[in-house]
Amino acid sequence: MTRDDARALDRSDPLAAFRDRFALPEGVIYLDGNSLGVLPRAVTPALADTLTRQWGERLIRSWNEGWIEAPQRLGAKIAPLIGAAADEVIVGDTTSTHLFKALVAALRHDPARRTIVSEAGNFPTDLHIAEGAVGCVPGATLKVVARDRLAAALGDDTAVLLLTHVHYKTAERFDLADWSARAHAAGALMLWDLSHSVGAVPIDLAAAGADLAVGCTYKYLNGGPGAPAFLYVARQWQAALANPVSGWMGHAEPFAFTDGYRPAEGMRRWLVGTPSILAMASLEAALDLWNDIDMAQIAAKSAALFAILAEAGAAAGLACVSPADPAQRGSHISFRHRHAYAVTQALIARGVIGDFRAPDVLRLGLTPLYLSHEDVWRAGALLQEVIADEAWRDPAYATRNAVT
Ligand SMILES: Cc1ncc(COP(=O)(O)O)c(C=O)c1O
Ligand SMILES: Nc1c(O)cccc1C(=O)C[C@H](N)C(=O)O
Repeated sequence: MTRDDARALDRSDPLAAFRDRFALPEGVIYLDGNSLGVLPRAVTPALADTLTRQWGERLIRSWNEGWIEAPQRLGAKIAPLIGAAADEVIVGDTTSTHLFKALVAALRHDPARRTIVSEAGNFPTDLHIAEGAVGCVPGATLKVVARDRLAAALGDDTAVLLLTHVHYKTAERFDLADWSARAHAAGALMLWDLSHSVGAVPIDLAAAGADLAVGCTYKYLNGGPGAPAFLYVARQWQAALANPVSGWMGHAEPFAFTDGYRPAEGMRRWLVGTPSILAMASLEAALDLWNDIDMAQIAAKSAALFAILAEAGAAAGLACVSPADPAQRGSHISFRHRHAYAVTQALIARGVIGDFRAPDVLRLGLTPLYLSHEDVWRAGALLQEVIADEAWRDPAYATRNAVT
């Protein structure tokens, strides 16, 4: 692949026009949109309106002018991206909090089934929250096993199988329908963490028959740092499962101010407290961008961007740990290097922002909405340079930041 080849791909790119809808900083090739997505231009005026008019002028009246319905309204905007119905998704809290609610609900659902099964090396919060959830349910246990032992770990004690669709480090992707069917065959519920796949790969929860899902919105959905997360509960489970964090916003009549808790119908029962309206406003403007997007185009461009970096990595002699088959991966590419932290820092110093995942992974996010093929080609050329010149040996790249 030459720079001219990359430019030719850009000329025929059906998603090229979306780049202008993002405020990309000058002089940076941003390959970290799988951790924190770029600011969509539409967010700034939307947030300004929420601040100055809705909060500043309308004040408390704004709760009746769109704020109170924000969790359901935003849920309906995420629904098409995950193959859900509008009334199966709610937005608010964090992915970690939604995971806790869903896991405890699943553990309490059937007293004969008190085990959570999950994957060793899953994103840490999933396992930490699962630990916390079993601690809240007498007799509950957590079984964490390697990927190749997951099928065998399912049994008649399994309450729920918790998997992250796309692995945060390697980008390996589970087959949604296949693993949902395996969980069901064992009599368990299937809970997916879609944090690294929503907005990155096509998702159809309904076709997969998934029961529960959570996901974060500050990565490929560009909702902003700490943007509220989403929770999906398939319609058939909405009345049967109970939210263990029974806050007033999930009450059937929050403004009746009664002492006893009575859950709302549908997804509203999964709310806890007052949603962060400023964060909701940013996310809503970011979500509106997805109205006109064809996920098949996202998948095709992601595969093309991956191929460019895979070629550059191979030329640099790096071991790629992400699957070669696009259907079996998400939208990032990871390479193993003994000094991956220093390599990441050397790239950042050259304007290519990716990240390091301990102990030895250089991770580069491929976000088809705002990256050009030429950007990625250029990043690949710089990666080859940093490896060939051993630029990463500069002692300046050894100092570890708190966030890597
Ligand atoms: C798979 C996965 N789950 C959850 C999270 C984050 O959860 P939270 O937004 O609660 O920090 C991340 C990334 O931060 C993630 O990669
Ligand atoms: N949520 C993050 C944060 O608050 C600080 C730094 C990074 C993050 C991330 O999102 C990490 C990300 N989930 C990952 O896959 O590594």
